[in-house]
Amino acid sequence: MTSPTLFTQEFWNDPHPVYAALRQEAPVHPVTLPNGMEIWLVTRYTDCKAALADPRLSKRQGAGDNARTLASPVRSPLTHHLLAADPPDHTRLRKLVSKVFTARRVEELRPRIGELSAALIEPLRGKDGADLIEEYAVHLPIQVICELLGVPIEDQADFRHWTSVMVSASAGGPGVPEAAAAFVGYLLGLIERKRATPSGDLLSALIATRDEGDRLSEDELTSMAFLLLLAGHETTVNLIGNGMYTLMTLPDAHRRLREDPSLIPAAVEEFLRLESPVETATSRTAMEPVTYGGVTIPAGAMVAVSLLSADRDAERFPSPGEFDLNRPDNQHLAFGFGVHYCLGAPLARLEAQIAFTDLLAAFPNIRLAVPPADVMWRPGTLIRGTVALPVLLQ
Ligand code: HEM
Repeated sequence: MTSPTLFTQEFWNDPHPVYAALRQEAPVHPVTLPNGMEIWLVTRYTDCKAALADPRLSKRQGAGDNARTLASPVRSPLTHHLLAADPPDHTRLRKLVSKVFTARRVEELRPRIGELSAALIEPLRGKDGADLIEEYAVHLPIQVICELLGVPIEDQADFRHWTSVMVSASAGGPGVPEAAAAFVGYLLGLIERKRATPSGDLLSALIATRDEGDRLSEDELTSMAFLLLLAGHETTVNLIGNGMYTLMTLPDAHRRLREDPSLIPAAVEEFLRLESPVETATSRTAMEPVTYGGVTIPAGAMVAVSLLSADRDAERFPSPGEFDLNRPDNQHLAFGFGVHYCLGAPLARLEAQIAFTDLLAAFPNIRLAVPPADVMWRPGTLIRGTVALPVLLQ
């Protein structure tokens, strides 16, 4: 490990100074993750962008960061997805779902997302305080992705538990094989039920694609459902949470957005850049030696790209720690880059824009109920988000 300050609770609470030191020290660092995995961490914007688009870095071998801990009956149905595939398999899989997530198709969901957001805000109106994560931010993305996929919302307690165990695996958390096995059993049951009674949702459409030809295998079907359900809700919750946290520490920006909601889309891009909900992109494997910034990563090594670090690189973003609504050319890497660029980016942006608009309109005085430094952040290298976000609403 390069620095003793990595991967402690202090680091999770404020990783930015550590990343700044790492960027300064060297472009790439070999580190040991809390789960024991050895990985080369890329920290500077230019190198991160190059690595994300580098065809010499394969996704196939990594097959998801949890894969190595799973037995094969569980591994196979969870790891044949977009983030564990290289072209041409990746291209084929992505084509099957890309139409549903275009900006135009997603825009059609605006009224429904607005209804869901309004229904979540209603019970908060009379309250003095709330945990914004548990009482709002978690629910909007989860309800949207459940409706899109055709997953019963009543089952959310189960799959939220399984996914949260699985995404905190990088912090060395326990229970991954059990959670993965339960998730696979759930998905197989759901697919069986939908096969018997299809409806107009995405999962039914994917099942039909699977059954009509050879464009999708059974493992690819369950893996796709798994990835969409996981990526659809573990990320956007933290864009809403991290964004509200940032805003509540910046009274001037808070006021400007309240007075002029047309600034919200630009604010969402700054929230994405400043506190990227995906801290580190999913791991890749070097298929041959690769050199970034003069440092050579050997063939066979695992590579992690720190999106959070890249987006605070002063070489790319002047005054990188500052929230700037007029930042020109805000090409942050929060949604990744290259062929694996986030499929759900238009949906995440729309959900976040609706969430910030509605929350600021309903609660103009919303503020943190604790000092900012007392807010605890989740451990783990994949997801950056607060454990809870206690706020005063009135
Ligand atoms: C603020 C919210 C979100 C953020 C920050 C985010 C971030 C990312 C990032 C960084 C990647 C690339 C990972 C890599 O290259 O290793 C990615 C890929 C992906 N995201 Fe998102 N995501 C968000 C929301 C969503 C939503 C709502 C969906 C739901 C449909 C989604 C579905 C996906 C999928 C399927 C991929 C894999 C794409 C591929 O490999 O071709 N994401 N996301």
